[in-house]
Amino acid sequence: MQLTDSLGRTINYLRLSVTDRCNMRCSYCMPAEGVTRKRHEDVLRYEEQQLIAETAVSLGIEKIRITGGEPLVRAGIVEFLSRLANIDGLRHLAITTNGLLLDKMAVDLYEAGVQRLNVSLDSLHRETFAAITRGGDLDRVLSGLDAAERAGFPPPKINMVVMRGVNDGEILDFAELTRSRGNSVRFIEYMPVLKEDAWQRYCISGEEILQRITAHHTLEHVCKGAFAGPSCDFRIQGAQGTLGIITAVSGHFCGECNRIRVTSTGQAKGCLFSDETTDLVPYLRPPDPAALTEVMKRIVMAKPKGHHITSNGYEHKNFTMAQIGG
Ligand SMILES: Nc1nc2c(ncn2[C@@H]2O[C@H](COP(=O)(O)OP(=O)(O)OP(=O)(O)O)[C@@H](O)[C@H]2O)c(=O)[nH]1
Ligand SMILES: C[S@@+](CC[C@H](N)C(=O)[O-])C[C@H]1O[C@@H](n2cnc3c(N)ncnc32)[C@H](O)[C@@H]1O
Ligand code: SF4
Ligand code: SF4
Repeated sequence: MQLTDSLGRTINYLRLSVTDRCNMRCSYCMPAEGVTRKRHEDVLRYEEQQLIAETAVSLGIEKIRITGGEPLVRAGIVEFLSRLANIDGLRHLAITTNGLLLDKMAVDLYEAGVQRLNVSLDSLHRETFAAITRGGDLDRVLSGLDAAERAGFPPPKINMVVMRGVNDGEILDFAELTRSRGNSVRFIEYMPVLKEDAWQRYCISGEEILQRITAHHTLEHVCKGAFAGPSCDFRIQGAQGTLGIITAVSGHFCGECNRIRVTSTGQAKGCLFSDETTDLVPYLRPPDPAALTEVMKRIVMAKPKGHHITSNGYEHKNFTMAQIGG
């Protein structure tokens, strides 16, 4: 079955957030004090999230990305993932993680049936990494990347949020990782989420990032697969990994958007930046699969055309990416 929205876009990808808690405090994602903790009873139980996943797959979703907060901090995550991996019709199960717990968990995740990992990593310098993440340990993330490959995963994709004056001096070092380590690296435009003054000062457009790389390397364009995300991909000749640019702010990938989102408290969103949410809890407590199916179809049909962020004068609600899952 093919799931299509009112604009004819194929919707085949669900981003399911399992927690808004995190063992890091990245400055671009959440305030220093963290996010207000959701009450335990407000966070969906795994059985409820599994019903959402099964319903989505029955409607035509073929890829699920588990996100958070940090998905690997939630107790019982490995067993949950192995149940998801067994859903008939689900072709891709992936996780986006900060990598801190991968050295301990990579083997279990692989055995549970997770196919791919995306790992956030914004600096290769210990001090800069600790400053951006407010205390994160770079060495643990790097050993997590190694552990993932030892466990059998393909080299994880690395996500770098590029911020002017913070880590933009490392763009070429990250590009080099596609040759030296063989990982694919995606450079992400900084998105304004927290209500902070002059957020534009951090923004570097995908175009500028690309120019800085092409000043040193000849890049070849790489074709996207059917379940590709918003990244536009290139390769330095001979490199095993690709280079991707995620123009989350300046770009126009909304026309090809293929996804919906559900937060850890069961709020479904047709668009990352939309203020519209649909509460799925009434269809889960008690579970009503038929009504859940109908409401999820409606969310897809009501999916907005795109976001309205521009670097000038965009007014946004104060939200943290950790609450939505990126
Ligand atoms: N604007 C926008 N940004 C997105 C969207 N999906 C993911 N991102 C951002 O892209 C970056 C990378 O996200 P990931 O969790 O690795 O997901 P992905 O890029 O879809 O991953 P793949 O499935 O491997 O292509 C993060 O900063 C996300 O917040 C989207 O639909 N819209
Ligand atoms: C919210 S995190 C959740 C998963 C996991 N904790 C991690 O960091 O990978 C998902 C993605 O959102 C990205 N992200 C968070 N805040 C962002 C922002 N302000 N601009 C761009 N990307 C952001 C992160 O870099 C990460 O790749
Ligand atoms: S980006 Fe990920 S690791 Fe960093 S604070 Fe947000 S949820 Fe946590
Ligand atoms: S901003 Fe909204 S419409 Fe655009 S790609 Fe992201 S989720 Fe899709």
